[in-house]
Amino acid sequence: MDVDIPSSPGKFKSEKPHHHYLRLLLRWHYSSLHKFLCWTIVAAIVLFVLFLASPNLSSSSPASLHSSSITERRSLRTSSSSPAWGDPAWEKRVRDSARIRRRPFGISVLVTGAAGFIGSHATNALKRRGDGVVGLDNFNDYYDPSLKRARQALLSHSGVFVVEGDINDGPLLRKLFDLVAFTHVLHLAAQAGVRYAMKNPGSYIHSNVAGLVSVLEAARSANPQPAIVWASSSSVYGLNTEVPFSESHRTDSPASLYAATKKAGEEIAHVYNHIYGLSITSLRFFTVYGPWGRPDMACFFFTRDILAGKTISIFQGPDDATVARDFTYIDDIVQGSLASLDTAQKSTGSGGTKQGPAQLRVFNLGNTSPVSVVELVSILERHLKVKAKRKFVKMPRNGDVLFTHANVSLAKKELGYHPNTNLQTGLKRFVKWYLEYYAPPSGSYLTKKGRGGGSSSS
Ligand SMILES: O=C(O)[C@H]1O[C@H](OP(=O)(O)OP(=O)(O)OC[C@H]2O[C@@H](n3ccc(=O)[nH]c3=O)[C@H](O)[C@@H]2O)[C@H](O)[C@@H](O)[C@@H]1O
Repeated sequence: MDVDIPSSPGKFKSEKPHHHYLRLLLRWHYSSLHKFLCWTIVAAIVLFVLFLASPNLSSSSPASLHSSSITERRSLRTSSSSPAWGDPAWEKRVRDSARIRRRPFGISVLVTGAAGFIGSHATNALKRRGDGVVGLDNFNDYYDPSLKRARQALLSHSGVFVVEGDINDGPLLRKLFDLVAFTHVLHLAAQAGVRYAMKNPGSYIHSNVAGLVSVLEAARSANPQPAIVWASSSSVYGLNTEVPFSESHRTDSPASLYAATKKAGEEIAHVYNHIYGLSITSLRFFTVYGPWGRPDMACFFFTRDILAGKTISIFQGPDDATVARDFTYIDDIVQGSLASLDTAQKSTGSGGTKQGPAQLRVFNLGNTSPVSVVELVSILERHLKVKAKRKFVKMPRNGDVLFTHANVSLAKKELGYHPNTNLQTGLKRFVKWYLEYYAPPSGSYLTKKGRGGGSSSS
């Protein structure tokens, strides 16, 4: 319709009645157009404000687009109960968790693998003595993740935030170091287990080699650089026959890929200490057991299978030789790990450049009294009050070694490390936890009680 828009409404007053409908039409048309324009402007302003407020869209540089897509991916992976990383609420939780309450000597620690067995105990101990502590864990399904979630729930109850993320995620690590000037990193995240390396070799390279490098890269670039304490393993002694194993013994004949990746880790630690001045302590843990232990370890699955009436396989060496381990109780390991943090000197690097020589240490953390697997089973039988169905089998060629035995005199001298829990006592506590956590609803111990069941002994 071709209609002139009046210059003023008064022009229509003198017009004839048959033009009435035309006037109404024009008036309606005029007011709708006006409303339409107003709403368009309002909508445009709202969209513009939302655009400016969005952190991921505020810049169109490739870097910001990259971080935007990483944030989106992280949001998808993060459980709905915790905010996505990068959110102000997430940042606040990280800062709150890192707050030191023990002045003036408190430290602030990033614990990787915090929802793991050793990680959860160490994290809890740090928090309880007033240190700042932030956890990091990817909650993978190497073993039942609900056990990791239960440990996380306990830590959360004590005020520790466990960030859900991977040690190979460089931007996430940088973000954590941007938010908190961590004085220490307790790096316990790893692909554990000796025998599983034959099934999934790639996961050992991913976590124990690439993951370690990722953590060390973030640490050397951080300002200030933290001191690093990390989990190596007794398995680095491999086919060594000198006993007890001492830090000065050769470790160049590993028997499993797991051991080889831990040995590689110790060499990588040397490089980062040498080039960047990172203070690094490698702890060789000896078959750690206790409450909240790992389901892939003998003490755990022997207990489960004995209760279920299943036959357990006890490995034997050539000529029926006894297989033995220097089983070490979790509380002793936690004491040694915290003493390592407390005695670690500062890194000397700054902005990624070494300023002087830095501390580099290796310690055995064991129990110093090996016990045969046969005896382990006998102790479990006594605590469980159930007779095990045993089967002796020739040790498969799976990466296991015949025995381990720690000499801990160096850790005693430098860390004041004193393991004081024997296997009898330690297994009693483990069994108590196991029975509380895995309640027997109808005679079976195989049904889990639920998240957060049981209690931590650390
Ligand atoms: O000290 C270490 O460095 C290592 O200790 C444990 O490895 P492992 O000593 O093999 O511990 P368990 O899986 O608990 O095995 C304990 C003993 O039981 C034996 N075993 C295991 C399984 C089985 O079916 N039968 C059996 O007799 C093993 O040969 C071993 O002597 C951990 O799983 C590793 O992650 C850790 O690094």
